[in-house]
Parts: sequence; structure tokens; C-alpha cells
Amino acid sequence: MKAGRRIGIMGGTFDPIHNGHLVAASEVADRFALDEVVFVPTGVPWQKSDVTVSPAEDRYLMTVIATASNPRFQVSRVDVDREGPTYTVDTLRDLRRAYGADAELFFITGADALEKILSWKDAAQMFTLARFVGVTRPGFELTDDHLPADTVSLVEVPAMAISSTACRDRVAAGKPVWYLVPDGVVQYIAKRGLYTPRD
Ligand SMILES: Nc1ncnc2c1ncn2[C@@H]1O[C@H](COP(=O)(O)OP(=O)(O)OP(=O)(O)O)[C@@H](O)[C@H]1O
Ligand SMILES: O=C(O)c1ccc[n+]([C@@H]2O[C@H](COP(=O)([O-])O)[C@@H](O)[C@H]2O)c1
Repeated sequence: MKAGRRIGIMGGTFDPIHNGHLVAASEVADRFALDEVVFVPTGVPWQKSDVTVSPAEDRYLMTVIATASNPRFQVSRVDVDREGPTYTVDTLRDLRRAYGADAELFFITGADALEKILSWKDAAQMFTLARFVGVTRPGFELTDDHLPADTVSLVEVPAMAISSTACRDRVAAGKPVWYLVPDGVVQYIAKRGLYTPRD
């Protein structure tokens, strides 16, 4: 693996990955002159234990399909392959090992995730392992008032009023998700029958 590079990390459940995730990653990559952005699908997203989450392999494959056309976008299996609940503190340790001590890591979160970040496991330690970048998301206020000074950088990204929940609901209702998610992801959802209620 390469060392000394500027690496963005876009963690998410990606059930499914949508254009809001991709635009956020692209914008932060441009803003911070990142060499690459690694998308990291969660294994077991413990703060989503109240919702049914698709199998990790489906979410991983959709992420691969969605990012395949961008040479600077990569996908990591570190969270999918780790046993137990997914904690970002573990993600960052694993990626630090993979990219080397010289790499600069930038963990990207939307405004909604940033709101709850102090509830994440070992949050104080986590902040020492990477720089954090909070991005705007329609419907949420982007603020770092609840965080220690200089913990995160806040970045405005093009507003994409898309959520995975809305994509799942649209598929379940027989509505299209073309142009909300990449074309290959539309086709993967249909091929695997994801989000379609079964009798
Ligand atoms: N439209 C968006 N604009 C900016 N950031 C986003 C957007 N959608 C998701 N994100 C961010 O991407 C990361 C991963 O999000 P996640 O995979 O949970 O998608 P989601 O759309 O929030 O899913 P769900 O609706 O299932 O909760 C989080 O940091 C989240 O804040
Ligand atoms: O570390 C934690 O405790 C933690 C708690 C909730 C979410 N996260 C991370 O935040 C990212 C977005 O998660 P989610 O659940 O909004 O899809 C993803 O990388 C998760 O692993 C991390």
C-alpha cells in the first residue's frame, strides 16, 4: 500500500449507496486535494439496530459498482470483514495500518452523522486518528458547536436531497430510483430483488 498520501474515508451503511454519498466524496476530494477516497461499507452498523439492513455483501457490491468508474475512488472491506459491531475507531486503525504512518486520513461525515458523533465508541481517541470533515446535507444543520475546537472541518457540498431510506421506500413502492443512484446500482437492486417486499 502507498504511504504519504492524502486519503479520504467515506464510511456508510450504503443500503443502497446513492448520489449524495458520491457527490460528498467528490467535493471533499477536490477541496482537500485528496489522492483517493476509500468507501468503507459498514459490517454491523450498531446504531441502526432498529432497522433491517441488507446483507453486507450486497452493500459492498453496490459500493464497488457505484465507484468503479472513478479512478480515485476505492472500496475497502475492513468493516465488512471484521466481526462484531462496526466502530470507526477500528476502521481508522485498520486503514492506518494499510496506508502507512505517513498517510493523511480525512474521515468524511454528513451533518446528521456529525450531530451524533460524540456517541460513537471511543470518540475522543477516534479524533486523534484522522482529520474529520463534516459536510452539508439538506434537512440537517451543519455545526461543530458540540465538539472540541479544531476537531472537524466543515464543508459545503452541492445539496443532494437523497437518502438511502427514501431510495428503499421508492423501490418498495415500485417507484424509480434512476438518477438517485448510479445506473449499475439500479440494475443490481432489481437483479437481487432488494427492498421489494416478499409475500
Ligand atoms: N444526501 C447526502 N448528502 C450529504 N451527506 C450524506 C447524504 N446522504 C448520506 N450522507 C452521509 O453519508 C454517510 C453514510 O450515510 P448512510 O449510508 O447512512 O446513508 P443515509 O442516506 O443516511 O442512509 P439511511 O437513510 O438508511 O439512514 C453519513 O456520514 C451521512 O451523513
Ligand atoms: O464508531 C461508532 O461507534 C459509530 C457509530 C455510528 C456510525 N459510525 C460510522 O459512521 C459512518 C456512517 O454510519 P451510518 O450508520 O450513518 O451509515 C459509518 O462509517 C459508521 O461505521 C460509527
